[in-house]
Amino acid sequence: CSVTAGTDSIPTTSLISFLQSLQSAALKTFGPTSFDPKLYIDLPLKHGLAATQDAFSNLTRSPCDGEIPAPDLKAFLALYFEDAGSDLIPALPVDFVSEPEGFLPMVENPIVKAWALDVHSLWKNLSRRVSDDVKKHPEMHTLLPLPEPVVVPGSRFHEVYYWDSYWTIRGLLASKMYDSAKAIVHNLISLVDTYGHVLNGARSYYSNRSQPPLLSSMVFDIYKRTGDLAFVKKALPALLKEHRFWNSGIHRVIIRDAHGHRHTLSRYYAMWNKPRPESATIDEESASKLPNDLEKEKFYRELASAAESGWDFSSRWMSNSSDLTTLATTSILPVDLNAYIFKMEHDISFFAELLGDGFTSKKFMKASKTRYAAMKSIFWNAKMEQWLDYWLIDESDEEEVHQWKAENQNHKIFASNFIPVWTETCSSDRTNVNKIVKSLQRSGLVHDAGIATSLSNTGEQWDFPNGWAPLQHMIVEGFAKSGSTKARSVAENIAIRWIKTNYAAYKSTGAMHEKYDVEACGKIGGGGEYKPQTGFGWSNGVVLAFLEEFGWPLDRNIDC
Ligand SMILES: OC[C@H]1O[C@H](O[C@H]2O[C@H](CO)[C@@H](O)[C@H](O)[C@H]2O)[C@H](O)[C@@H](O)[C@@H]1O
Repeated sequence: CSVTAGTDSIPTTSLISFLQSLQSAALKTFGPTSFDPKLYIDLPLKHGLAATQDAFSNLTRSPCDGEIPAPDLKAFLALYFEDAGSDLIPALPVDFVSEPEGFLPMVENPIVKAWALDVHSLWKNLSRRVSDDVKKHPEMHTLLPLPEPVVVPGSRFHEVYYWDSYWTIRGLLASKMYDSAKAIVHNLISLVDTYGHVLNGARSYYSNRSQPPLLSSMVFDIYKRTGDLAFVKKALPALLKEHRFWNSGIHRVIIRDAHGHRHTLSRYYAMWNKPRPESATIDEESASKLPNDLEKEKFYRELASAAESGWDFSSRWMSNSSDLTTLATTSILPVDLNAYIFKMEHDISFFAELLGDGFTSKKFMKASKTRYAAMKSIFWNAKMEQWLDYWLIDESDEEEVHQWKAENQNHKIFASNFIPVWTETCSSDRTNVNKIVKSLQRSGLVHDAGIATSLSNTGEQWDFPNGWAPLQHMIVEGFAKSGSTKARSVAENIAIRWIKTNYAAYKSTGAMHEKYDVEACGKIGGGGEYKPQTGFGWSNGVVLAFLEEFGWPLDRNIDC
């Protein structure tokens, strides 16, 4: 299915619809214990769809509730499907060497160096290429054909993800794997060429939404290391297209501030009002208490939009933090999204200047300054010294312009309230970083093993007590690069705690984890709709990036 930026809904392919019915049949047969709905939507077909559907409809079913006996369903699965994830073939990255020259020169401690090399070697486990069959028979796969080798997050996430790729790239750069890093960007550019935006992940069922837009940051960091201008030239048209996606149609919101000035900002808004195919059985169950189809459709859109934010799920998007059906993602102007777009605008201006396009460079510098001012006006809270999400709960006027009101800023504390410290390093008009450092320190977010996602323990994975690698990285890097000695020392302290918790968990479990529990060193995270995963692309990337930035002295103990 092809997509135009701004369209309100994306048609479902017949393969996705069929795999979704298989998913609900499997839930009925195998029961909810250890059931992962994503497994079914990722199954590659062995035979054509029509033959598979025929065989499925001919399976014996219980006359009372339609349940398929487990042995019959197992036999059908074995006969008609390849394993989930088998359409990505393990592939050794071309630029992998077991100890790269100049690897983490500031890490003096041999125990830490040995572990960092273990983490570096995980790139081999996470590298794949798309099988030829996906290119020959795309109609038999929900996996999308990508032109170059890929690096996946790990475990159930056996396909490329958008924002994860930024921290994978940061790790690859520390590992001196520049070709692998560029290949990731080329793949994401190919998605923009086809769909007009970078998809949440490289699966057809992810085409209805994007994820936090960090493509320009990927290009920027790779350019800074390699000086490859041809690479920047290839990326720029895709970045311009992506900028349009986030600044038009349903993603664009106009709001008038307290002084009557109009500002344009962006929000998350998925082009989808059905259950997410990868979690359809869960979404249907969550929606079952809603009274009618209209409410269900609205709820499904809010779920998919929360997935677009990368924070799926979190009390950040809920009006009642104990009730998922109160998700209102599309009614929120998010601080972090606008910080990423501010950086995108700044990066585009920089790239255009490099390429000798002064007109585009000036235009985007102006756009970034305008957004910076909008963020200050709408999100900045001088009393709390943080940027706060803004809830669009009041009706807009006839021109669809919202009116800012102080009480509509969300005063709850989330790690996202500090993400602009990462993008502020681009601005000439910086907020006083030392005040923000103090604000973080008194926020209640900083714990023994890192920065918590929020202060509410809701059981959702993007809430307390989970800490996520990308959030640690952006806040730490923002402080470290701010120019303030105080901010850098706080940043290093948080990085040390994070490195230690990753190390302790690695030693006790033999794996790197998707998320950690920040309450205690070495504790892994939990909650949410799927089992905690290992691998793990962004955690590996952040550990390597932190060790590159801060090093590790000989006499500092790595143990908790
Ligand atoms: O299957 C449920 C959801 O899983 C993904 O979200 C989580 O994993 C991603 C990969 O590491 C990560 O980018 C995201 O921030 C996590 O919350 C997926 O992105 C969702 O769309 C999907 O519904």
